[in-house]
Amino acid sequence: MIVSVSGLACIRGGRRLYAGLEFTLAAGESLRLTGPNGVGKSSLIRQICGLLPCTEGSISLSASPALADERAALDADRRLGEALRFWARLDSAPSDLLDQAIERMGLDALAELPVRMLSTGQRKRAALARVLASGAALWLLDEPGNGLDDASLGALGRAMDAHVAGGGTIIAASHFDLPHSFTRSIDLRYCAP
Ligand SMILES: Nc1ncnc2c1ncn2[C@@H]1O[C@H](COP(=O)(O)OP(=O)(O)OP(=O)(O)O)[C@@H](O)[C@H]1O
Repeated sequence: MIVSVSGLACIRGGRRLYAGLEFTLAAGESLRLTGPNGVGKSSLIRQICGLLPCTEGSISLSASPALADERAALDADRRLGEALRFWARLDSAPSDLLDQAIERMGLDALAELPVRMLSTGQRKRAALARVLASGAALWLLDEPGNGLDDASLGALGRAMDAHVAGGGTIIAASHFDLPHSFTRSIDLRYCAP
């Protein structure tokens, strides 16, 4: 099992968002999180990667996660290629993975541009390339399609398909359909306490 969530609750700002959440994900599975604004999709993703505490219930991971959320998490002053290489080195990922990620996300022509000059969609593609290049088995994607044009959405879908086909695992929160056939789906509306 790559992810195992048991009896999980989340309290934010004194409000209980969800409780008694239970699911497991194996290698090669992908889970879509849905539900209205504020239901707790981002909070759950942040709990899974350890950025928010679990005060009730438990999460156990048997693979390292890589996160792409609304922050690019790339040094704004570095050129894009360098900023991505910085993370790939930290992740000890093979360099061909980074080249492949840059190509997959259509970023070759932007590699020399400082990160601060990227457009919204380009920044999102860069954050996704960081995850693709990490070599992490578990991808945590918070609204990965936001800001992407049709071609980039297609590229994202193909990258997700390939990750799952290769035994990777994905948890993605998305308000709209992504071009990937998720194996599982949870609507957090129905997990409210
Ligand atoms: N730092 C915080 N302190 C207190 N409450 C917070 C904090 N961050 C988020 N919240 C609240 O937690 C709730 C869940 O937020 P979260 O971002 O997880 O929802 P979401 O389902 O991802 O929403 P969206 O669809 O808008 O992205 C919201 O009501 C939000 O106001």
